[in-house]
Amino acid sequence: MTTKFTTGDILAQLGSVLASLMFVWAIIQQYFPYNLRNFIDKYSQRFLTFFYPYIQITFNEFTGERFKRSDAYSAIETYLSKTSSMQAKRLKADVIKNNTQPLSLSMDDHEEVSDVFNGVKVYWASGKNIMKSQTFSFYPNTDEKRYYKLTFHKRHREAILGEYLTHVLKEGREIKVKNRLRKLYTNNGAQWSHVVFEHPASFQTLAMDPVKKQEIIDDLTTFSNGEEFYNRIGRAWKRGYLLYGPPGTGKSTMIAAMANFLGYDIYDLELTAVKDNTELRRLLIETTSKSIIVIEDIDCSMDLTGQRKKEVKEEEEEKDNSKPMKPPENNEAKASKVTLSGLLNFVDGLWSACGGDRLIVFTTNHVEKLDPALIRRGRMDKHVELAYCGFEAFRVLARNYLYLESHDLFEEIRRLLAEAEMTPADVAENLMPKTSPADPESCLRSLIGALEKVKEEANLKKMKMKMEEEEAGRKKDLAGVKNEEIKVVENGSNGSV
Ligand SMILES: Nc1ncnc2c1ncn2[C@@H]1O[C@H](COP(=O)(O)OP(=O)(O)OP(=O)(O)O)[C@@H](O)[C@H]1O
Ligand SMILES: [Mg+2]
Repeated sequence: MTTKFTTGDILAQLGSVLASLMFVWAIIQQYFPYNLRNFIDKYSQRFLTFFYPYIQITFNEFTGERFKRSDAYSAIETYLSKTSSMQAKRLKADVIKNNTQPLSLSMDDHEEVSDVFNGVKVYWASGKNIMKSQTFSFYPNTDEKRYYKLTFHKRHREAILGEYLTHVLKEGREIKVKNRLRKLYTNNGAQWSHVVFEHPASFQTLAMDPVKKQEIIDDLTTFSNGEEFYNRIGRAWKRGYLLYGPPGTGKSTMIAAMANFLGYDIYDLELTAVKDNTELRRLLIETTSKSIIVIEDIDCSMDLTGQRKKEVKEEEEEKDNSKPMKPPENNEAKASKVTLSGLLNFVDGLWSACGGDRLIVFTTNHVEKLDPALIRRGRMDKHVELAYCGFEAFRVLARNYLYLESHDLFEEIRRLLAEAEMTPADVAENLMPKTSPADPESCLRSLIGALEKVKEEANLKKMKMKMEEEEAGRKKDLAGVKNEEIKVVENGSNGSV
């Protein structure tokens, strides 16, 4: 008797065999997934490395602490972004609100790119492990663990593990600092709060003498690249800037330009809101490296001229028992203020103990009012005067505001700027186009008018002062004559008695 199998029967048999195999596989997966995988992994890896001349290094996104992203992973991600945007076919994009670059690109999962370093070719692949959650849920909660895998030939082991990886991490971190959203911190008492720092100022748009400007740019560049130098000479990696000059000469604008140039955050320290020296110290310790700590109008923030003398005086007063005691609240209010010595400690005491590069910038309209101890070199290393607008500074503003490199009226403006004192803020206001499209000539004429007015007012002021001096001199002479007369009369009357 022959049994006839129809196609349906065969398919049914195959189906049941397949179903049984799947069932067995499911059981294996359910009960022995880890051991089995481990076993296969272990022996296949041993087998492979025997013939395979390449070395692989994995950099996981998360290491150790569960929610802490690995610094190396993100540095590699940033380092590879340029190569990825040119080589990878699938990219991931993220928006970064940055002036120079609107998007951050990185290669998508399971992409591979190559990189060449000193003639050695290496391969970077991105991947992810998916760990299924053990708990049952209608919304499967998968845990994705991303990584980068670096592959290179074993004969380059030394160069890649040393020089190349140092280069990748360093460059990645540097690009990250440049691209990151920078922050502007302000203190409310002893607490820093921050907003995104988005000031468009740059050294290019800053109107000042070009030689002075270049000097500052060079100084900042040397400072920011000077980690090794500062270590070698045994100095803390800090630099103090004192910016002084009349209101509207660009001190605050320069700080913004410095932050943009270096890619640093800004800590705008409001000294009057700080209760005492301890609070000041706490605020300082909380600042991060690659930042500029700013104290604006330092002369208005505290009594920096007489603070020391006053303290001495107070001590003397306390010793003098004959004098009545001050009311306690008054003493308390005085004690709860930052003192000059507290600020000096802030600048060079604890300040030096904080790692990383930091700039500290003081601004003032009255440099002569500051205690020399506060601004001596070593504390405030660089003193920068921001002065009234000169011709070179005007040219920067004319270029920025009116796209003008030269004009027939420039010579007249040059002459007037030498005679009249006008701040860059006022010059800029006059150059601001009032019509659309801009009419450069009318802006320049408006500036000339304003400069002539300033010059006239200054002349009038000078004349008035001169007249007042003359009047005062005359009065003095008259008073002298009268005194003489009185003496004569007195002598006369004495004689007559
Ligand atoms: N040197 C400059 N270059 C370009 N713009 C300037 C310059 N100086 C001033 N300005 C313009 O004038 C405005 C005021 O300048 P800024 O706030 O920097 O002056 P400041 O010196 O900090 O004044 P203050 O002493 O009152 O704080 C700025 O918004 C800027 O547009
Ligand atoms: Mg200012």
